[in-house]
Amino acid sequence: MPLISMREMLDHAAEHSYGIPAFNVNNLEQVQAVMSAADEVGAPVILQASAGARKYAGEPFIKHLIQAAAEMYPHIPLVMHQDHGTTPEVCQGALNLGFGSVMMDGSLMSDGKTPSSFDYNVDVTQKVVAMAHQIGATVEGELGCLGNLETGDAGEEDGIGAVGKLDHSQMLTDPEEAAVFVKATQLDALAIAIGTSHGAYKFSRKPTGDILAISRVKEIHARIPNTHLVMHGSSSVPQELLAIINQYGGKMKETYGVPVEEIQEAIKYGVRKINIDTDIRLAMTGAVRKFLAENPDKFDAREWLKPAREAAKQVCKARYIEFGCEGQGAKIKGYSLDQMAKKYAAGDLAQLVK
Ligand SMILES: O=C(CO)COP(=O)(O)O
Ligand SMILES: O=C[C@H](O)COP(=O)(O)O
Ligand SMILES: [Zn+2]
Ligand SMILES: [Zn+2]
Repeated sequence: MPLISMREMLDHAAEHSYGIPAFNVNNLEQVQAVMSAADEVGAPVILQASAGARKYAGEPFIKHLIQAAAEMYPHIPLVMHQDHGTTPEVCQGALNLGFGSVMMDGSLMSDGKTPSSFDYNVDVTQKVVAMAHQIGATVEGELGCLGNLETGDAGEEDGIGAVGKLDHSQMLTDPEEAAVFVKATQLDALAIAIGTSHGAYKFSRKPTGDILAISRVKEIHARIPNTHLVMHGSSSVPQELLAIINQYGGKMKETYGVPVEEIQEAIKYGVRKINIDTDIRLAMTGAVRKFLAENPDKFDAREWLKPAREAAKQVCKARYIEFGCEGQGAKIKGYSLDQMAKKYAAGDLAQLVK
């Protein structure tokens, strides 16, 4: 199957009440890990490339690694998504490269750091929707800034995110604003702020409703029932992965991620795309540390990349199963982007706002 539209994939997930993990990839081993996990459980796949990934690997490498995945696993529906585009120009560049889905992160200005106004966000998102839907590609937008509700710290890890302190109203997506935003932009998927943040240091304790507002998901979904909700910063930061890293010389501080059971709850209320990067980083780092500590004489990179790839695969497989993706891949038709463009033009994919 050629690369497909994310809208089609998320529509399928909504129809059958499951969620799809979107994994960030930067290199060959991460792409292989996600694909082999999906193959084992029959899951559909979203591979996403951040600005950092495109800088690290180079755009042609990212593009061809994902296209190679489609060639090697022709039976798996696969979406190539651009994560956190900072301007319409960046999104246009990704569409030109063949990405079937782009995120226009208009919750921040083009520096990727300064919180933007609502009107700015509507304007840039509308521009991207116009250019993407014309060619059948999907658009994810974002309303609200990711940040830590415990401290008010904006999420600045991983090179993208606001800097400094934010107030709670900036860090929690407002359901009324979400309705106005969706009506005005007609985007396909909306990333919401509910207390999650990028990276390993999300919460100082296992999160409860005051610092991880899953109840917001329900309120937002009630207003925009067919807009697919996206959770960023949704790594679970498993304690056992932190323990492996620290056992073999690492120095990770105490930290907690987004519990899988909270994500499962959110999936019941319209979350369809769950972004995961950090858990793969933790799994690979622990496996490499362990292998090299136990095999100090080894120097062939393939030997330590293999356990790293295997550890990443186990994380991906677990999330596919936990989010309900098992066996769903084969049921997705896989429309061409041209077919999707016709559906947008005919108004078949318009958003419902209550
Ligand atoms: O949201 C993400 C990428 O857009 C990744 O989140 P994590 O850092 O929690 O894995
Ligand atoms: O958007 C956040 C992802 O975790 C990507 O991070 P990155 O920019 O370091 O690749
Ligand atoms: Zn953002
Ligand atoms: Zn993100």
